[in-house]
Amino acid sequence: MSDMSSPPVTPQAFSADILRHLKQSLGKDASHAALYDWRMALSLALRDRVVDPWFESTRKTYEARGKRVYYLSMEFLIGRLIEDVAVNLGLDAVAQEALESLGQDYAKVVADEPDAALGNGGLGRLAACFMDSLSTLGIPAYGYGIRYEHGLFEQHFKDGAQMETAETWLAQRHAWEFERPEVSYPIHFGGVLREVDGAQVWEPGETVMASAYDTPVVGWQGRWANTLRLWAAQPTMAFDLSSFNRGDYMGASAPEALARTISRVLYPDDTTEDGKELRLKQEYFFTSASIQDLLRRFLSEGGDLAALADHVAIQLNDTHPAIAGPELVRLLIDAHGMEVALAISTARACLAYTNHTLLPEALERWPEDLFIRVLPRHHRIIALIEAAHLAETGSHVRIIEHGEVKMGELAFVMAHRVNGVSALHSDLVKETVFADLNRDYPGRIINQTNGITPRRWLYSCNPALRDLINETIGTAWPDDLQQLEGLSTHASDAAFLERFQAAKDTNKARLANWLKARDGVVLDPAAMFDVQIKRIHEYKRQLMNLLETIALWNDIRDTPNGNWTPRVKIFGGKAAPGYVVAKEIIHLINDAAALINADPVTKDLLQIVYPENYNVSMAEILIPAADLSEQISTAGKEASGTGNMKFALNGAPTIGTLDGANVEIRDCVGAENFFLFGLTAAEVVARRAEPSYARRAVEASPRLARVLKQIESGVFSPSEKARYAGLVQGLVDHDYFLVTCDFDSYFETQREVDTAFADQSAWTRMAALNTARVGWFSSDRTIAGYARDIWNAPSLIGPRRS
Ligand SMILES: CCc1ccc([C@H](C)CC(=O)N[C@@H]2O[C@H](CO)[C@@H](O)[C@H](O)[C@H]2O)cc1
Repeated sequence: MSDMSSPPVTPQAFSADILRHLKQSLGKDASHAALYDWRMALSLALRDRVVDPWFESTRKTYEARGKRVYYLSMEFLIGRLIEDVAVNLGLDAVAQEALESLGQDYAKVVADEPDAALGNGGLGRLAACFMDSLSTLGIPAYGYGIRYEHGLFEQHFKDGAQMETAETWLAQRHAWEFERPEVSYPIHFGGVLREVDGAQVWEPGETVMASAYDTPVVGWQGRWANTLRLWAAQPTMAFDLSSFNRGDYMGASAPEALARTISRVLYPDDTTEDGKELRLKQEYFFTSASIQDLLRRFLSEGGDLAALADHVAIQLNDTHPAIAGPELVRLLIDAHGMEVALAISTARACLAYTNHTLLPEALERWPEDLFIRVLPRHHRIIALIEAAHLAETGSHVRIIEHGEVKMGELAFVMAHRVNGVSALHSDLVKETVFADLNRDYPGRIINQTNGITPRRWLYSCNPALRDLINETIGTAWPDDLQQLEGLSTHASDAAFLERFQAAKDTNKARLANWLKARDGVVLDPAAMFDVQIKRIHEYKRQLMNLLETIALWNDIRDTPNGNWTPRVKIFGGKAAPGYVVAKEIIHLINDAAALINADPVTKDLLQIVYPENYNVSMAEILIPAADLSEQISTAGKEASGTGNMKFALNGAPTIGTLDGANVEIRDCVGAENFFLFGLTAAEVVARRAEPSYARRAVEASPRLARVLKQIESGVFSPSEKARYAGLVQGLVDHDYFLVTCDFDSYFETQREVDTAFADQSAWTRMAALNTARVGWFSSDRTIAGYARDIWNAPSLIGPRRS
């Protein structure tokens, strides 16, 4: 299977390509090559084969003079690319054979590639999955973001507590990008506004250059390739020689250091906007460069700006690029002389906004004075936009209010479509955060339930299951995932189930070997691998998972000879560095693990494992090995979740609440193949209104009360008895995320899981039906929805090839 009908590549030919790059690009011969050299040579040999489809796609897009999609995101959580590109080019087997024929260990070479961790979590990974689907569907698109020098921090545990160190993915050359020094734009900040014959002229105080780095994104079967364009900040003046000559060496390199600060590091918060000036500058930096770039491209094709929306669809990945509205209006007015009202309506016709969270602390609101200081012209334009909005609708919703610029309201008013990311979330967006604007602009809010790319999250990360699926239903499913439904008919076939379980066991053994080699941790592959991997946050309720684990530990100790199902509780996830409670939860999990894993009575029945530095590559090893998927957020809080989809696709049934996309997953797989527990979103709101609901829940649950007493009294922190007293007190007094109220239901449902898991064939059938019935959660379906309902962007490649 290779791209664009070129002759199939043989392992011999591909080995020659690798050796050519080893020599010509790395200046090494095989006998002296290091792991880095082999990894680079393999990457470059693969990259060579992306360039033709890339050029072809660009040429076809120009010819079509159609619509381009621009996906603006502060985050692209890409992970590694070697396997992804090899699989999409249909060269994964060839590359493996070629490297092995050169005496190299393919898995070792692939694992040498650093993750491109240019994101925090769900939002960033969704953007990466969307880029894969846009190319697979042949929809002309650009992803625009920031080329951070340092991605998401590296997590280390010191005595069980999270420590952060700077991530250094660019310490070595990044094989997949092409530098574009000729593509660079001035980005202005600060300064003053001058009235010049009635027009406002912005005299900026500071300017940096944004220069482009392009990474081709090839789709399935190499039929199309789009561009991910990431911006890096460069100084307008590289080096101040006069300062240097005066011996002021620091002064000499200050301009460079200052400018580069803007694209230096990813902000590690994924729910709390921290209102830092640098964050606002980062948001404006990449958004302005992207808007300038797409306008230049449009005008270079002779476009008429009044018809911009016929050729340009801009998707805002949350509010982080919401300044795109005022920036486009600014350029249409100030640079192209368009009339204000027309500029606003033209911009709105191009723009759409996706909301990814209801958490009030995550909705960006910039202090007005800071905003005026950094973006004085945009502040004025937002006032114009607000005036037009109030005049048109008679609404009372302001964008600038109480000394704050509300980016959610700005994004909403400047978008022709607003979407949530799951059916429940989109309803809650209409009923809560944007209830008033939903009344002002009926029909503007729609839903597009998230999805995941099956290339990375099944075909590539789970070869054992992939091969079984190929043999059972053929090989067309990777870009037509609902074909997996065909597996359902085999879900009662013992031979099929045996092979399905064998694939799971292969992945569990692979994980056990990986953890043994990396952390010296020994897992019992016969135990149930119960996995919760995601950012640490109180609403995701890792704490409730741990409380259930301790309660189980107590029960096993009380009745050691009981009929217990051996379990391994696997946690993975980072806490934002400033998120104190989340870091306490990490510390408690590790402290509990230390005591429980050493308990001679229970150690063969219960184990807690928390590998450091969870990232995309670790997810690709953990998810195929999971037996149980933990999706236990407080109902109404997880906008969608996408990990939930990945686990179900890889044959791990879910224990979860009716939250986010869990609701739709349960509808697809069937209630009998989903372990549901807990309060619904409406019940959560009702319970929270009751007085001391948490205290009463604890009083009603002796099992929970016992666990909280143990934690509070220092059982898991003998060296610092009161270490978790505050955490427990907070739970009993506040418990905003109703851990106490859902605990008993969660505990009982976990016992149902134990019983179900003990019946191997019934469990495997349930697992197989999960895989068979979640084809709808492909990001190809999601992107097809955006293209149909928001962008009106046709595919430029014909129907898929079987
Ligand atoms: C300003 C700081 C900040 C940074 C990132 C965010 C993101 C919106 C948080 C995020 O990743 N949200 C997740 O988005 C996923 C993709 O839609 C959803 O599946 C998750 O439910 C949602 O939590 C909020 C606030």
